[in-house]
Amino acid sequence: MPKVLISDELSPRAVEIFKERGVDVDVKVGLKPDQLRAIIGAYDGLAIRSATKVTAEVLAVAEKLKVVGRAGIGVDNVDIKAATARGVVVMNTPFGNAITTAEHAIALMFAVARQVPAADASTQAGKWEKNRFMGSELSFKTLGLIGCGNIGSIVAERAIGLKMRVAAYDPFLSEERAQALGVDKVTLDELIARADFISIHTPLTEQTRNILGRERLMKTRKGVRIVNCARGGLVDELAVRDLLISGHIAGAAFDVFSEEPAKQNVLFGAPNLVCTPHLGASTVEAQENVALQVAEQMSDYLMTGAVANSLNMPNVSAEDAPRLAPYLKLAENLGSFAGQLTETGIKAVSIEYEGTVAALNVKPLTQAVITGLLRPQLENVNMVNAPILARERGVDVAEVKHDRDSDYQTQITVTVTTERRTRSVSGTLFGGKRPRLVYIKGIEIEAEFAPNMLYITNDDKPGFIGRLGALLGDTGVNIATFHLGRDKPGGEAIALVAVDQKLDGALVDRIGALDGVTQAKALAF
Ligand SMILES: NC(=O)C1=CN([C@@H]2O[C@H](COP(=O)(O)OP(=O)(O)OC[C@H]3O[C@@H](n4cnc5c(N)ncnc54)[C@H](O)[C@@H]3O)[C@@H](O)[C@H]2O)C=CC1
Ligand SMILES: O=C(O)C(=O)COP(=O)(O)O
Repeated sequence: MPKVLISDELSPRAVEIFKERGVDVDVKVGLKPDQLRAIIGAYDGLAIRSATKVTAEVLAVAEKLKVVGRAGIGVDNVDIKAATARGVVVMNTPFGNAITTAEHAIALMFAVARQVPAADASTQAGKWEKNRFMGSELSFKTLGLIGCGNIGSIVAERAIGLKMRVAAYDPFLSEERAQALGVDKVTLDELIARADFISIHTPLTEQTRNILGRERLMKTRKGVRIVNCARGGLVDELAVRDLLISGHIAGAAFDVFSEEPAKQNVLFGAPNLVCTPHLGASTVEAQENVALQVAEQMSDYLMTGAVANSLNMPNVSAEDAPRLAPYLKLAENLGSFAGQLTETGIKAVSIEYEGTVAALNVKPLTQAVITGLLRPQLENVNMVNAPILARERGVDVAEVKHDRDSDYQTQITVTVTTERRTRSVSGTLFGGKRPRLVYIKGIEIEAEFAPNMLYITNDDKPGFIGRLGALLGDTGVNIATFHLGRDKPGGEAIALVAVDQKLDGALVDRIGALDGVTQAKALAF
């Protein structure tokens, strides 16, 4: 039974779902990094929010880990590169807390516009400072949104409902989408020049880090109010403090900080500052949503191989997962066959899908082919990191779906181009389940993949089979199956021999030296 660790505060629904789906679960919240490292080796899955840091050091000792599930959106606390390198699928729940977070941004906007927290503290202290708290209306003010994805667009809709004008800077926002939302698509400079309120909703990336830096903040309109409900590090906290003190910025609200938990921060104590402790996603509704969703997604992956909302793997639906399983084996074996025969640098690989398989989601199959192809050359290749490794090595990967009948009801062909040659190999599934090789270099051959195989190309001349059989017999190698194919009588022939034991290099060399043999290679599957 797979076992999952929940290491951050999650709704108890998550535990129920894991158990209902047959996944064992431990809840250990508040672990220090070394405590997490000490126990992570026992788990197949790790369910987190933003507190647990899934670093390369944690992943390095996570021997069994297959999936990290983020009950929420931001995954900047997960080293996705390191997870990918280790074949760990990282998934999040991209929608479950979006409304809640957008509502928090709107709440913070009102809070800074009317200084609600300071007015509350003063009133409850018995001061009745009616003249001290002069606010600003939101109606007809311009809200500048930096980032207009899931949360940004919900903020936009709500703000338009409040009669605000909305200008959005988001390089990936299409003009059509902007129009549909009723927002002006603007440049960042335009936004800075126009906005009365700025709310930021981008992930923290190398491009967005410090996107509201001191220089830009100084170019904002005097009296601007700023809300950061996305990530610490997007806004220069020290500059905001200085500009709040100088009065250039009229108010700022921060839910997220450059260092969390933010027990101390340069912003604290600045005038007209409103802070919350990363509460954007903290509503009963959102926490139910994300806990339920992450537990379902992780259980599905661990129990069936279905992948949803992954940041480093193509999605595989629960319906597709069982249908893809035998094809994954076939795809990896075909890739492996080609990879084991390849002795020089791979320049390109083309993967063609024909018949029944062409109607499936073939992305994971392509990844399985590349995994098999690269494994003979690379130690740590897996379904998750294979495409990246191929790209890093300059291997051009083409995926082709043919809308035509093939010789077999379903067929995958892998064609590998190396510095020296182009070689193709095709396979099918017998009975919808059992992988079979059907063509090698266009030569028809029907063979199963066996743990130990001998691949031989030779001239099609009488006497060869006898010589090979005698040599194998003399050296005590038992033949399990023997398959032959040739392009034409007297032309190029192929023999694929399954044997009962691992073949040693010296014997393979002797086979290679037999009269008429052009290549002999031991293969393992
Ligand atoms: N305070 C909290 O508790 C919560 C915070 N968040 C944060 O909110 C962020 C936004 O979440 P979603 O809207 O769901 O993400 P999303 O991925 O749907 O939207 C992000 C948007 O930012 C845009 N973007 C990317 N690079 C940009 C750049 N250089 N300049 C301008 N725009 C850029 C993208 O095109 C995308 O439209 C998350 O990444 C997360 O960090 C999310 C949930 C809760
Ligand atoms: O979903 C997100 O990105 C959040 O920032 C929410 O964080 P949390 O789960 O409340 O620690």
